Amino acid sequence: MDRVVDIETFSLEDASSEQTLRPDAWSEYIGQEQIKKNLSVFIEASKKRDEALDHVLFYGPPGLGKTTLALIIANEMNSNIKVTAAPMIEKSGDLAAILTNLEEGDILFIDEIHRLSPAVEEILYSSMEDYRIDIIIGSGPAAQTVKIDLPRFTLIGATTRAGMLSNPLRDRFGMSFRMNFYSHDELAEIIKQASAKLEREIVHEAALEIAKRSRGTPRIALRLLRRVRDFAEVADEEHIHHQRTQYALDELGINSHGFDEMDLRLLKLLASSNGRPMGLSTIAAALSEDEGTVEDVLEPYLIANGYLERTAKGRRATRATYDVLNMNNINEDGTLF
Ligand SMILES: Nc1ncnc2c1ncn2[C@@H]1O[C@H](COP(=O)(O)OP(=O)(O)OP(=O)(O)O)[C@@H](O)[C@H]1O
Ligand SMILES: [Mg+2]
Repeated sequence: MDRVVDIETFSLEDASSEQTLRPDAWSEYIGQEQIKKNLSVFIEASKKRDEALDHVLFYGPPGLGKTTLALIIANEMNSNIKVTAAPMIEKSGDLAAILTNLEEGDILFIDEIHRLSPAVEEILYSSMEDYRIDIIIGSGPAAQTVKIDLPRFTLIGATTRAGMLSNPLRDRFGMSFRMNFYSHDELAEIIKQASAKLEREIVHEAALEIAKRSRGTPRIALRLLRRVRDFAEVADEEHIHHQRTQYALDELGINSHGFDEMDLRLLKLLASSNGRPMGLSTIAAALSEDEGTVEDVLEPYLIANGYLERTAKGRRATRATYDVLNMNNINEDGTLF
């Protein structure tokens, strides 16, 4: 069985049930209040002017609702949306084909936009800025540049690795929004809404219990909900109760903080350094992960919750790190005794 709280893997089951559970209107999109507020103003304004919305970038850790937001925007704008991901756009010709098939006001959603090749990115610049692309036809002395005008479209980009975006690309987005982790209350709300859709209601305490173990992430919360629901179903319970939920989560071995294996390895590594800060490259090497993933995917949740501290000299464990690892043999300054 895959780890239920694993943040990066995204199973087929997730994909199909995310279709059914995905909110398609603002009213069902819980949390991220600031983003919602700003976006609805910009959407309203561009609808009034009858113009395409400016290009939008969403960045932040996986599973926080970036794709969902893109779909809601399309819905609100009454626009068609074409969904793709950077690894699927191999050559500049692939992107040109997508762009020339767009119609006025359409939305193009490119996921993992940090993974575009430089040649493809080049085409994207002029299309975002001037709604025009230059295509080279033929080769050698006979090669010709053809300029093609594009309809006014909106590009929505999403990335978990904002640090890997080139500056010219980042600058071409009129709006960019950083996604935040969700509070326990927000997650509980998302869980209750989803269980209503799954036609097996959950009591508030049970929803909160799942929320606490979901690493601030709706995707993890929904995944845990499905597992807990299985337990309730087998036990023939119409509603999902607190006790059944606790039992199910314990059976599944879900850490009470929602940490996954990688989080725990990182925390243990930091805790083992006797209070000395550790460099990003050392951490990445010890975990066999690349630095970007450690920095953009693993660390944000730990930092947001005070389990890891970033200093000029590197990353270090905090009092909370030792507490959560049940290590009590530390001094106030983080050194072990
Ligand atoms: N604010 C929210 N309210 C309700 N449900 C949400 C919210 N955000 C996300 N979800 C649910 O969580 C799931 C994951 O969201 P989504 O696929 O949009 O995340 P993502 O940020 O695009 O992830 P990735 O970086 O992996 O592409 C979806 O099924 C969606 O229904
Ligand atoms: Mg997504």
